[in-house]
Amino acid sequence: MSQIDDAAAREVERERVQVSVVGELLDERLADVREQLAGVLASPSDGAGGVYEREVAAGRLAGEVRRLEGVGDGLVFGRIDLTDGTVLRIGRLGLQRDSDELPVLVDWRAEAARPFYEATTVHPMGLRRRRHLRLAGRTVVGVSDELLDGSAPSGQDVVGDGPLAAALRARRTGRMGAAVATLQVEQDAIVRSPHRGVTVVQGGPGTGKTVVALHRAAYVLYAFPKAAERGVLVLGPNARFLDYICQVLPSLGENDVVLATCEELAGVVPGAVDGFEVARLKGSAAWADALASAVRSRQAPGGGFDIQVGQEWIRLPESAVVRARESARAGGLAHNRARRLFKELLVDALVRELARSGAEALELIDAQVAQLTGLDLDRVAAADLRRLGVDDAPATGADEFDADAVRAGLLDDATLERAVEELWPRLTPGEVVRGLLTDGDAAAAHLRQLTDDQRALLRRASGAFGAPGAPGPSWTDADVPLLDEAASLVDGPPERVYGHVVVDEAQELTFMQWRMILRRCPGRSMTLVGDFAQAGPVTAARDWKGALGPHLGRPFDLRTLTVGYRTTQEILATTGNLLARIAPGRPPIRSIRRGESPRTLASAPGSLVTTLLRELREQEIAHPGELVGVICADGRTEQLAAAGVEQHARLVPASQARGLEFDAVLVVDPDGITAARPGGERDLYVALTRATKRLCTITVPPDVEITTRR
Ligand SMILES: Nc1ncnc2c1ncn2[C@@H]1O[C@H](COP(=O)(O)OP(=O)(O)OP(=O)(O)O)[C@@H](O)[C@H]1O
Repeated sequence: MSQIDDAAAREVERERVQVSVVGELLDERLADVREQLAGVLASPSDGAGGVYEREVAAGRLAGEVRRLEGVGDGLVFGRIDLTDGTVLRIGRLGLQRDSDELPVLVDWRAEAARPFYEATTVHPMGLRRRRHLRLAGRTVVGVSDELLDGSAPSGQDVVGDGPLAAALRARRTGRMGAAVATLQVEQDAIVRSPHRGVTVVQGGPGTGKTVVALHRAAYVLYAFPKAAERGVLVLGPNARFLDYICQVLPSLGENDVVLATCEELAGVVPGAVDGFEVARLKGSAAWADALASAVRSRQAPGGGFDIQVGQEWIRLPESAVVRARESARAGGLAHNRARRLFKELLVDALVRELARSGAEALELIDAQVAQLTGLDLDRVAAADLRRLGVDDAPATGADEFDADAVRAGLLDDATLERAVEELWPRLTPGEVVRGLLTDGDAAAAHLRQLTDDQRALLRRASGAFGAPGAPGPSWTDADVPLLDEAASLVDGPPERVYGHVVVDEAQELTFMQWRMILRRCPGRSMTLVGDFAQAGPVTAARDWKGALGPHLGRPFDLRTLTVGYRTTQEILATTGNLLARIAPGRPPIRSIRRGESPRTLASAPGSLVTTLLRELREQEIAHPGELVGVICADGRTEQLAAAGVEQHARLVPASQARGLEFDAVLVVDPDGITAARPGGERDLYVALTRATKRLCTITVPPDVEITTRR
């Protein structure tokens, strides 16, 4: 063993001892919290209040158990040695003994851990040494040091290959792991940013936007208690992507972040997917106005109001109905809630009308009696009262009218309720959206910003939604934000809102999706990450200003990541021309990975499956255990699945490849991917940038002599 290996082994051994102390403390904490939880669950509770308190306490403790259990591997990953001799160990969570001054483990998000991420030889931030620890389970298996203060390495420093290189060498597992040990300076600056408004993170494929977004979510929970109280939401484009990232936050000790797609957020399970043209139209701003206008059109649209009260017919003039409607709307309540107010205002107007017409009728009777008998009934009644010793002015017929009782009676009156239902019906979000999709006149009246052709494209047969009341109307994915908008108009804003919202692949969102997300983030504290060069065909905006401008009304903090950690330099070089076409003027990113040159195979259409399967088998033999992705045009997935491709690789339709990552990728029929959807070159760019090691493209040239280049 060389001297260097000796020194490394000694240091690994030393760290093992220290890390086992940290592990023991974690186990103690875990045992302690589990015991507290068992105690709470076993304790008796008095009354509803007691049960509630017990449940809250048990929920909190169970969350703490999950948090402590979740960190598992890689609990400690760093150590900093300050020039004054202080040593701090950095980990996925913080641990401290009451008796000690310094923490046994510093949470990576704490201010004290900042130099671990930000110190450089130019700005050492008081550090002498930064040490990375590599753990297998809880056992330290490697250390690697960087000296930052210019001092020469001593026998206790193990200066070698950095941890980032090791992290990048690791095989892909199909699930993203935390990069907390190796966050790079430009990434850390965003994760730790004190900015509480909207931060947008852009950057080419593999620059760590998802990594930054997820670590930012964990940082917000730690550093911004107010936002944490309301919770953090991470929004991803589809279930496949959420599955890919679902382990990252639990491994950072955060189990309470909500991961969702737009469909999950709205609580709608779509039964179909719209074509991109229809989806784009349904995502457009025209719908915000149209839905609002459709709902308003159901609010006392016009005319007076006739109602039978007892034996009498009362007519409220149009002006009274309009006054009630405008007052009900002025409260800013959603339609179904404002309906109650409208009804009360209408009843008030009716009561006034009844009082007025009652008084008029009595005056008429008085006048007729006076004419026939010469008697003034009011005077006679007053004289009678004076004789009885009652001095006050006599009650008139109008004063005898008990307005409160009449009002209460009317509010409960079934006839009146039916009449109000005609004027201001209770609505469901589904019927509002369905109306605009199936009724041509309603579409023409409210979707005024669209052309006739566009409206025709959206038109659905009313039968598409099944019989009224039948289960599961066939909503599409693009209907979801419309239903959510309609729900906010008829029932009010969503009950569940969040203190901070993280959106990944944010370039994909339509105008209507932005609205549904912003409804859930009243504080406008958000981290949005994406890349417009990777935008799909439904995206109408071309940049962040275009996407966010109409919604935010305030500036946002725009950050750009420039270093690629996924795709090799060799693969990126082959996408240069494509990038220049889809994002002119965009500088290509610089990757820190090097690897093999990408290969291209050509196949006749009839032998594509055979070529693909042969290539997959060869790769399996040459690189066993690697994660391989086969990406093809959406329309081709069925054919490839039937051929058994999924026994060798993950089969991914190009439309769902955004954000994913594999060791090796086979892109099948790139021209087919380009032709499948508008902006298909962006889909192809996404497909070509998913591999960390090897890329092979299988082209299917039509009617040309097939040559195979290796
Ligand atoms: N600091 C880091 N340390 C270790 N690995 C990193 C780091 N930053 C990024 N990576 C790795 O690089 C790969 C790409 O990261 P990520 O998926 O976050 O990129 P992205 O910008 O979101 O890509 P895309 O635009 O394709 O969605 C992932 O495997 C991720 O773990």
